[in-house]
Amino acid sequence: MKAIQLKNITKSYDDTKILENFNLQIPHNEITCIIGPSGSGKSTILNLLSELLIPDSGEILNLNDKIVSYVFQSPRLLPWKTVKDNMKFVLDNKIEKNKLDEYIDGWLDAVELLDYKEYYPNQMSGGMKQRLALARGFAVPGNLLLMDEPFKGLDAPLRFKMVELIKKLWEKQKKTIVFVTHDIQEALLLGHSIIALGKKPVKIIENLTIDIPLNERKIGCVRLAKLEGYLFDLVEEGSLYKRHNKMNKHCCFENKSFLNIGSHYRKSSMT
Ligand SMILES: Nc1ncnc2c1ncn2[C@@H]1O[C@H](COP(=O)(O)OP(=O)(O)OP(=O)(O)O)[C@@H](O)[C@H]1O
Repeated sequence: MKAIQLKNITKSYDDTKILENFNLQIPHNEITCIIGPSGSGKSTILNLLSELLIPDSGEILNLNDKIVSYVFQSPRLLPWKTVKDNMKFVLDNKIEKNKLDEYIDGWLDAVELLDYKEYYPNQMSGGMKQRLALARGFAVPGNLLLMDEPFKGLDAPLRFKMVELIKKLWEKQKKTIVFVTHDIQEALLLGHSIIALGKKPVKIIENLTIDIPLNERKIGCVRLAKLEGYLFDLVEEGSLYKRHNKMNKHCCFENKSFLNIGSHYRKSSMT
C-alpha cells in the first residue's frame, strides 16, 4: 500500500498561515509519532488527515478509506451507555450483526475490560476509560487511527502501561497510526518513525526511522536514552543551525550509525 501523502498543503486560520507547502509521507500500517512545540500545528495535521479540516491548497493522497478513528486526551465516552454499548455505538452497521458481540468481547478482552462490560463510564477509573477509548479506536474497521495526546492527563506509570497496550493492540490489528505527543519517551517507545516539527512557520526539522523492534524498546535502554537527549535538544532549541552544529560534533550522519542506536536517519526531502 502506498504511503499517505500530504502534498504541498497550505492551511491558514483567518490571516495566520500555519502550514505552507507542507509535505509529509505517512507509511501504511506503521506508527508515526509527531512531536513539536505547542502551537506547531500537530492537531491541525491530524484534522487534515481526518478531513475535519480542508486544506486551502494542496492535496492528501492515498487516504484509501473513509473510516478514520480518533482517540483524544479525553476518552469521550457516552455516559449513559455501558462499556459494551459504547463499543456498539461506533460499530453498528460496520460489523455483521451476528458477529458483533463476539467482536466486541475480543477487543474488551484485549484491554482487560471484559469483566466490566456492563459498567457505565462514571463507575470507571481514568485509566479504564482510556483503555475503552483505545479499544474503540482499534475496533473501528478503518485503517487510519489518529491519536491526539491520548495519555496527557495520566500519571507516568499509567502512561507507560498505555503505551505497552497500544503496542499489543497494534500487533492484534495493524493499522496506520498517527500519534501526536509532547512526550519524547512515548514517541521513542511507540514510533516506527518520529516526525519533529519546528516552530511556526511549520517545518519538519527531523524525520527519524527507528529500526528497533517495538517489543525491544524499554525506558532506560541506552540506545533510546541517547536518542531521547538528541530529540529533547532538538525540540527545545527548535533550531536547525544549532542541531547541525551539534550533529557535526558527533560526526554520525555520514556513516548512518546515528548515535549508535541502531536506527537509521532518513534525511528528509520534505519541508
Ligand atoms: N480554529 C482555529 N482558529 C484559529 N486559530 C487556530 C485554530 N486552531 C488552531 N489554531 C492555531 O493554529 C496553530 C496550530 O494549532 P494546533 O492546535 O494545530 O497546534 P498543536 O501543535 O497541536 O498545539 P498543542 O501542542 O498546544 O496542542 C496555533 O497557533 C493555534 O492557535
